[in-house]
Amino acid sequence: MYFLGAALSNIVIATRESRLALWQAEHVQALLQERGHAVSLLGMTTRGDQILDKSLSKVGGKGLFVKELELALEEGRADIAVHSLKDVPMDLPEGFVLACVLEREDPRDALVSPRHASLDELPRGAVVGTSSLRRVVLLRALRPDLRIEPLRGNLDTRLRKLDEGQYDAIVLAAAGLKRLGLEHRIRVAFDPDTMLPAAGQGALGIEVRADRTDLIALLATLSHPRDWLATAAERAVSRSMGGSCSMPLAAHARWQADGALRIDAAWGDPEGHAALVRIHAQAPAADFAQAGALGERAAALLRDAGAH
Ligand SMILES: NCc1[nH]cc(CCC(=O)O)c1CC(=O)O
Repeated sequence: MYFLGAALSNIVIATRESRLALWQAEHVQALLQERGHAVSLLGMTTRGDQILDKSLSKVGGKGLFVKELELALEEGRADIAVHSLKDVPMDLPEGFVLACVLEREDPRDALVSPRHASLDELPRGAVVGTSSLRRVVLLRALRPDLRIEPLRGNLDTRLRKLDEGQYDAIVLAAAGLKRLGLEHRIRVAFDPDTMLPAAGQGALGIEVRADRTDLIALLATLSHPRDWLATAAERAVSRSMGGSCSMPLAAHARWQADGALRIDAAWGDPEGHAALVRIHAQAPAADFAQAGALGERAAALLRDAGAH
């Protein structure tokens, strides 16, 4: 076996300790081990994991899941942090970079329900669990009669609350269920045109300190360029809209047969007064500049259509 360059002594991955976070960290560990590197995990609990009783949008949003991991990188206790890209703030703090985006898992939202096979089959007034404002506004547009109730906790907790009968159905990311071997719980994966996914959904991103050029070069070998460009366009929509957990925003980019990148985006009024705004745009996206410009164009179209 040949190794390009010297193998780094031991790469430490900082990770949250939920089953999904550990799966994701172990996935990256395995990819790096295949390339001849020694890799260990440093598990840690983040503020986002501790605050389980409130909606994330009320307590400070996406950054909550990544700050403690960044501190470990800052202090040299760990080398890399593996994140669900969806949870990574659009602009990382000074001194940190996204070193790569891996091949994306299923980006769709999924309906999970013990008794009902699809959204259409839910009875009038059925209770659906989700704490994502994006899912709330999209569900409300599809089925205004449903009672949408907050649902927090890691994947296992959410499924337990469903199985205990607190909800008739819940909506989760298909990617998390598939990674944990829970694909059989999915009743339907929503067509992205019906339930438009969040920017970055299903993708993993690896964060490092900007000065770790050794790691940046090594991690480039794990990246999936097409998924990275597509998610970069999606994240540019959020960045341009000033998106956070408190803004119901969806952005999903797909490569077209002609090689162009098509992006669909939706914005909902958090108060539920304005109608859902939905747009799409398409352009070549051969590099990050073009992908970013496409995302910004999509954001401008959203604003033109009434999003704010
Ligand atoms: N916000 C929590 C979160 N962050 C990433 C995933 C799932 C996996 C992914 O999208 O990569 C989930 C759970 C969910 O939305 O159901």
